[in-house]
Amino acid sequence: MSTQIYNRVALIGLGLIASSMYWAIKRGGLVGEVTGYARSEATRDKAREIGLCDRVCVSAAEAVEGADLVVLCVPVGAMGPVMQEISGSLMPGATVSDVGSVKRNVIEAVQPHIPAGVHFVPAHPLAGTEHSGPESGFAELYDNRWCLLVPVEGSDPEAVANLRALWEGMGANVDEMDADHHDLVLAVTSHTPHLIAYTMVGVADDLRRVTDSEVIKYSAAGFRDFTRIAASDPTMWRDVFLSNKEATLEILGRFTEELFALQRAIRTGDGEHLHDYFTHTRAIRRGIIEAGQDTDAPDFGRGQAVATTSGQEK
Ligand SMILES: NC(=O)C1=CN([C@@H]2O[C@H](COP(=O)(O)OP(=O)(O)OC[C@H]3O[C@@H](n4cnc5c(N)ncnc54)[C@H](O)[C@@H]3O)[C@@H](O)[C@H]2O)C=CC1
Ligand SMILES: O=C(O)C(=O)Cc1ccc(O)cc1
Repeated sequence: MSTQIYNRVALIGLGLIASSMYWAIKRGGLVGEVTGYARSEATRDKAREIGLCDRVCVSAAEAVEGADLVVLCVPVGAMGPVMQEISGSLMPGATVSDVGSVKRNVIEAVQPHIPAGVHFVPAHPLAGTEHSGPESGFAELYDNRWCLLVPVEGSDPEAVANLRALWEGMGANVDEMDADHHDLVLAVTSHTPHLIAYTMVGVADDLRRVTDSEVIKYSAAGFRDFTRIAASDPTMWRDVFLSNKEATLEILGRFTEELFALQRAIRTGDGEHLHDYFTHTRAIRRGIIEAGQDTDAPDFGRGQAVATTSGQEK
């Protein structure tokens, strides 16, 4: 039998992440009532049509009224303004959380608007797809994926424990991490790989030639996966890079250094360098598998590593 963790949860922004939360919450019977708010009328209408949320509200203020948990599910650049909009309508003792892909910047934008007596526990589910919008969600998205909680200084332990229980109830494995470390880890494992995928697809002369041509028909899994990743929501990813600027630039700097070294090895015919490098990276992948860390999620739900070009692992 499932246990109800909150009486009322408000989801602000009804896209992939919020809709998946709703279906997972319903599956687990984890919450009494889930209210939802989306800024566009078309999204609210679509949500009502597909039965997304127990009550779809016409304002964020109405959605958060009486909610013990409010989850901000908007692009990271919109978190601060949305928080400002709802701050006067929050119930005393309520918890505000978010699902943003970047943490330090979101904390800086949101925390100043958290009223006294309201808790703030930032979070980030490491699960997603390239799809967006209210119809893209599904109950299983978080099953066996990680959700990182990033408590701020002085976060109330009970508020953290309740949020942990909710994410676990939705199927996720929960861990806690400091915001700066989170942003660096995600720059390596998610943000920079996305930028590389965007670039690889952009390198092709023009998108129509890529998608229409035999490039796709004969392409290996790696390139097909690049095109899938590069189809991810432009607003979301613009905001991710602008918000995680420092960590992404740090990783990109290292990436380009390594790339130049490989480029030089190719130009000078330095096969030993190439072979040593690829042997090292293969050992890393094998180490991950042997350590049992490839729970189908080291690449956060992609199923195939971004760097896999053969589509097979021998
Ligand atoms: N898509 C993914 O794979 C993952 C996304 N995230 C994070 O979750 C958050 C939501 O992402 P998705 O659900 O994928 O996006 P989505 O594009 O599917 O949904 C975002 C929703 O926010 C609304 N919205 C946009 N700007 C707004 C504003 N200024 N005010 C009010 N509402 C606004 C949109 O209309 C839409 O309903 C983002 O912060 C993203 O970084 C976290 C993990 C995975
Ligand atoms: O990063 C990936 O590889 C994904 O496919 C899904 C994803 C996207 C954004 C996140 O913040 C977390 C997970």
